[in-house]
Amino acid sequence: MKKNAVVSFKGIKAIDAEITLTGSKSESNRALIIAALSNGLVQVDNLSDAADTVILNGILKQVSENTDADTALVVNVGHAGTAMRFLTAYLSTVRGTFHLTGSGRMKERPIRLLAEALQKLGAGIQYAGEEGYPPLDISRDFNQLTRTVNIQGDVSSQYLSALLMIATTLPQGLSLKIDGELTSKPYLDMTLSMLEEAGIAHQWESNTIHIEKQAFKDVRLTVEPDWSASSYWYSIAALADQAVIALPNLKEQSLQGDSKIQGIMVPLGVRTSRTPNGIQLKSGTSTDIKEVLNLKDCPDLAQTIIVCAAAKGLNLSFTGLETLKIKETNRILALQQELAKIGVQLLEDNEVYTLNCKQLSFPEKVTFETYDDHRMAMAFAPLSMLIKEVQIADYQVVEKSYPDFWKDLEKAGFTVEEI
Ligand SMILES: O=C(O)C1=C[C@@H](OP(=O)(O)O)[C@@H](O)[C@H](O)C1
Ligand SMILES: C=C(OP(=O)(O)O)C(=O)O
Repeated sequence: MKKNAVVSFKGIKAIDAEITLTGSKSESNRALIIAALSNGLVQVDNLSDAADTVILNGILKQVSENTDADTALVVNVGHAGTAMRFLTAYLSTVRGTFHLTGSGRMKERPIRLLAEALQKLGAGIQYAGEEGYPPLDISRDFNQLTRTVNIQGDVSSQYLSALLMIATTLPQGLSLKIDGELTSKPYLDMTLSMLEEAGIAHQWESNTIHIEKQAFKDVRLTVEPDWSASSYWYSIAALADQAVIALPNLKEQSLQGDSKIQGIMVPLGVRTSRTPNGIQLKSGTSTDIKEVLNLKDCPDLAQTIIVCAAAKGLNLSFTGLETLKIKETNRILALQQELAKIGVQLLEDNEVYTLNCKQLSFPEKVTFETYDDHRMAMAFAPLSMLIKEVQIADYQVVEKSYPDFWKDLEKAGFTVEEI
């Protein structure tokens, strides 16, 4: 049952809190696939509590315990994009027959580029529903037909990560040629770094990444806290009159591209400093931003930054938002609809998106819809510092990446009441 929550912040807008964030879901989901491919040689510490990680972990256990290779094992990833993409590649190479499915929205999120690349390599993948989209039927025969495949780089980096993780288990290895622009590149770098930590070397020459057949190392991978989750605390600090927020264990230099939030939030008034055991955010004064912010490398920060800037009345412009339309929801449309409730427009002109905050006004009471998208809930919740009564629809959506989000808000002085 979907339930709403009323979120409010009473008293002066001063925050002094220490928040321990869960592990990165991106690092966790790579670590799980790498551990499964290594047959137990690679082990993982500090796995995320994110539902997307719990789901993937459960499916991998189910697959490893499956002894009936002829009956299709039905696996359902729900809303987890990384699980869908990584499993499409992983299940193609393991023994067994699978029906890989997901939520209603997952069936609208394209998978053709990955499925075609795997088919060219020799995987037995077929569409079980609409062409180009999940669900997929994956059969057990994988006879490698070629070592080299091309893939378009501007739709989702997850396709490339999925292929690169299985590369070393393929008899001929893999040469992955990236066509056109590459979106979300830090996620690809994260995949290659984690593979390297697990003993798998690569060569990146011009637009091609080569991985040979190699053995995994006996190693423990430690997942860092989630930088995407930290972004909501940056937004809270930016909207507070005074804030000191400690985030233990976060490293300034991270595998996660979303650590870019540190620099992006400086003009919005948030300073980051290193502490003996992590980082600390402090609110200060905002400065002018004249340049257009390109978020191609960190699409998961887009909602946080756009909503925070809108609430501060900053008419900022953004590029690199194209992939937002194929995520948990069409995030552009969702932002436009919800920002309209505070009088702000997000206008598009030739792939440049600009906030128009001329009519910004905070009503006494507003309900923000979340469209099955955890990041809509978490990006809009900080507005409860500026609006007397904020309702977040279907507030449990946060479970996808940050299940303790509401508990953590309460720790910082917010009240969260299910209605
Ligand atoms: O590889 C990953 O862990 C992710 C890559 C990004 O997706 P795209 O590559 O589709 O932009 C990001 O939005 C997603 O939340 C996680
Ligand atoms: C886009 C996201 O996740 P995924 O693509 O893995 O579903 C996200 O967490 O914002």
